[in-house]
Amino acid sequence: MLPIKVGFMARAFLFVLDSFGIGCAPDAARYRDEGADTYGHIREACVAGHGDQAGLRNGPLLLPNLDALGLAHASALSHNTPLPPADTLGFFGAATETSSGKDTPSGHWEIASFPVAFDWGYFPATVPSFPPALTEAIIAEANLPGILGNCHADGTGVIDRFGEEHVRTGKPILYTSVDSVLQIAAHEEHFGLDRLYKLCAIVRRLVDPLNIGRVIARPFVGETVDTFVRTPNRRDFATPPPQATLLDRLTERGSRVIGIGKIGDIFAHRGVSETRKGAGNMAMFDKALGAMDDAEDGDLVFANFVDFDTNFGHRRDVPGYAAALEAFDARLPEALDRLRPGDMLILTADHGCDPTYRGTDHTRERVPILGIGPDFKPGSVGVRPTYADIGETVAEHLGLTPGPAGTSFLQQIAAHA
Ligand SMILES: O=P(O)(O)O[C@H]1O[C@H](CO)[C@@H](O)[C@H]1O
Ligand SMILES: [Mn+2]
Ligand SMILES: [Mn+2]
Repeated sequence: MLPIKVGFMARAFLFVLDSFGIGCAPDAARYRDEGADTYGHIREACVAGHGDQAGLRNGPLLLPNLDALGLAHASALSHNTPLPPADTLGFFGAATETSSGKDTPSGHWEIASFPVAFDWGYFPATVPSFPPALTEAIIAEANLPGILGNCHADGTGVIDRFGEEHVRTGKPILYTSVDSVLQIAAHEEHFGLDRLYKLCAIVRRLVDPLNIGRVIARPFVGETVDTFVRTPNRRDFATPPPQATLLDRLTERGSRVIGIGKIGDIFAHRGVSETRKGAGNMAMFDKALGAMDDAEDGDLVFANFVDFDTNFGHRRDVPGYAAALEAFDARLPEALDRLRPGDMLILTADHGCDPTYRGTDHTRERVPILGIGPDFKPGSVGVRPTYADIGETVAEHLGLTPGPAGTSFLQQIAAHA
């Protein structure tokens, strides 16, 4: 469709700090995540000295720019404790997830105004985890000598365990988690990256009837258990959202949605006009800044910063998570400097992954809403009952009519109100 000229001056920038929850999901117990609080526990751990790591960082968590926007305020809202006395530069809130599932697609789709009401398919924590008919179909259709893993696992541990056997036998490593995922680890050179992507596409089709959210390619390199390391060539093969999201609504009217990092993958490339990727949060930040420069009236830049989750949350690495937050915080002024009249920047998250919590899985949590723009006034937008309120606020700001889920808080932050 040809771009149409929209009759207003507005742009929106949505940055998702993947897994940066702020605790207190009212349904945390249903997910066996009582007490999980990614931000709160990292902050406490750093005060207690557990965030220290030689050569990386030391001392209390220092996030001056996120705090100026209202991070500590958002956390207090989530916990229903008194707000810090300092004024904030931005508008802030805490959003509650209503979707079924605490995985990345559920969180992002809900942010984009489509909460997931159906139940995803999951694989049981048994060995084997995958139904034999599925395993047999994968082996036959992809012409494999067999598979390794076939269990719940954490992604680096499973490569340590099966990586050498994989290289020796050519059998890919298939594993899952509490999320609706089937992940495939394979060596980029010995197995081949393209071959891994093709295998994932076959498996994607085979797990569609089981309602599995994502098949994820997890390529790695290295020759021995001591040197195996995953590469940035991860690729997610998601099922498409069954209904229109904010992204579809924008692209259908001719606006551009620029997806940074894995946003395109998460929405099965629907409603995403263009994808820009970088290896790691900082490279992704550069891409997000470039997209802010390129965006025009009516456009959305939707960025995902995955390192928080993949490299630190799942790895239960407090110093690493804290250092990644501090590095992100240090770059925020570059994004703030780019804001022009008519712009809205919102930072949020898609779920928690508390690095102090048991296990290695995501944690059900509320997420922060931290927003700013020259036309918006600072202050609380409260505890929101669904992440979809974020998408609907962006929708109203960009001139769309309301969608079926979520309530815009635009009038609460409009400077003239
Ligand atoms: O342990 P790794 O491979 O990072 O896997 C994690 O990544 C998946 C997608 O976020 C989650 O479901 C979890 O299993
Ligand atoms: Mn995520
Ligand atoms: Mn994850």
